Amino acid sequence: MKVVPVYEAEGMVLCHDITEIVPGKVKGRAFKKGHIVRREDIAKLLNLGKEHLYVWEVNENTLHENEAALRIAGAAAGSGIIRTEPSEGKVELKAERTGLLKINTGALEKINGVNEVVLATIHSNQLVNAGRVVAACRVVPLVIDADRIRSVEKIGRANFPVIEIKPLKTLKIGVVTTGSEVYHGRIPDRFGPVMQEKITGLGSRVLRQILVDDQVDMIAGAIRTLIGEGAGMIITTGGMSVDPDDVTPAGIRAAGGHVVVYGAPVLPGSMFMLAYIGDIPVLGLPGCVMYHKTTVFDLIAPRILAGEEVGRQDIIRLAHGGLCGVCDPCRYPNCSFGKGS
Ligand SMILES: Nc1nc2c(c(=O)[nH]1)N[C@H]1C(S)=C(S)[C@@H](COP(=O)(O)OP(=O)(O)OC[C@H]3O[C@@H](n4cnc5c(N)ncnc54)[C@H](O)[C@@H]3O)O[C@H]1N2
Ligand code: MOO
Repeated sequence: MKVVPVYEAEGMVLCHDITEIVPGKVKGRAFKKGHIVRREDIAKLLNLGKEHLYVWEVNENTLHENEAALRIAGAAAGSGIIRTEPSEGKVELKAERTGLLKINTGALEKINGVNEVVLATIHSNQLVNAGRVVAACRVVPLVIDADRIRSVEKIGRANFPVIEIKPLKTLKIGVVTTGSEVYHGRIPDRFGPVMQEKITGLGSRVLRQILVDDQVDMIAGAIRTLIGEGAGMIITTGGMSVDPDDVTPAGIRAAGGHVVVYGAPVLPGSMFMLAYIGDIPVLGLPGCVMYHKTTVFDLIAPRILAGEEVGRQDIIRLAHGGLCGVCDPCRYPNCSFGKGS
C-alpha cells in the first residue's frame, strides 16, 4: 500500500472503502474498495476531504482490513451463523436460524486481547430470531500484521465454536396446575393460558394440563402420569412459596425429582425450582410467572429447549442482571434482565 496525491490517482485502485457522512441524511460508502479512480471522481474525493489516497500494496505479512475481518468472523462463527460481506472493514455475524445464542465469553476476551482486533457481541444465552446481528468484527488499522489474525484463528480453533445458535427442540410439555382455589373451581385457572402462549411461542406444545389440589401425592401422581404420556418436560404452576398449602416442591420431590435448585437469584421468579426426573426437566413455577410478562421462566426455558442441562452454577450466575426493572411497557429482551452472565 502506498499514498498518492488524489490528483495523481486517476486509474489507480482504491484499497479501502471511503465513507460519506452528512448529518441526518447519509452515512454510507461513497467509494468501494477496489474502485478504479476516474477523473470525474477527483472533485468528489476532495469534497470528502481526501487530498491523498491509499492505493493497494500487500504482501504475505500483511492483510487488508476486509480480509482480516472475514477471517476473524470465520474463526469465531459456529453453526447457525452467517457472515456478511465486509463493508468499511466490518463484517457482521447474523443468526441463520431462530435459536439460543451461545457466546464463549472466555474465548471472546482472548480474541479481543489480540492487539488491533475487535469482535463485539450481544449477550449470550438469549433467544434470537433468524437474521438478527449477534456480533460484528473488524481490525483497527487498514492493514494488519497477518500473525495477529493467525493468533485469532488459533484461539478460535481451541475454543470452537466461539459463537453459535443452538436450535430449540420441539417438546410435548406436561403442565400440572396446583391450588385448591382452582381445583375446586372457586376461581378460573389463569396460569394455563399464560403457559400455553409461552410454550407455543418457544415452538413446543402443551401435551396436557392437569389441575390438582394442594396435596403432595396428587401433584406427584399428575407429574408421573404426564411423563407416562410422553412429556419431554414438566411444568408445575403455583404453590411454590411459604404458606402451609405450598406443597408443590414436595410434590416434585415425591415424583422422583432430583432438585438442582429451589430458589433462584432472579426477581420475579425467586421461588423457582428446577429438578430432573431421569433426563426430564421439571420446572416449578411460582405464581409471579402468571402475573409478570418476563420472569425466570423466560431465562431458563430456552436453554433447556436448546438441549442444555442447566446446573446450579448456571442459575447462580443469573444473579448479575437477575433483577427485572418491571418497566412499563416491558422491553425484554432489550434490557439488562438476565444479561449478566
Ligand atoms: N411471606 C412470604 N410471602 C411470599 C413469599 C415469601 O417468600 N414469603 N414469596 C412470594 C413470591 S416470590 C411469590 S412468586 C408468591 C406466590 O408464590 P406461589 O407460587 O406460592 O403462588 P400461590 O401461593 O400458589 O398463589 C399466589 C396467588 O396466585 C393465584 N394463583 C395461583 N395459581 C393460579 C392459577 N392457576 N390460576 C389463577 N390464579 C392462580 C392464587 O390464587 C394466589 O392469589 O408468593 C409471595 N409471597
Ligand atoms: O420471586 Mo416470586 O417467585 O418473584 O415473584
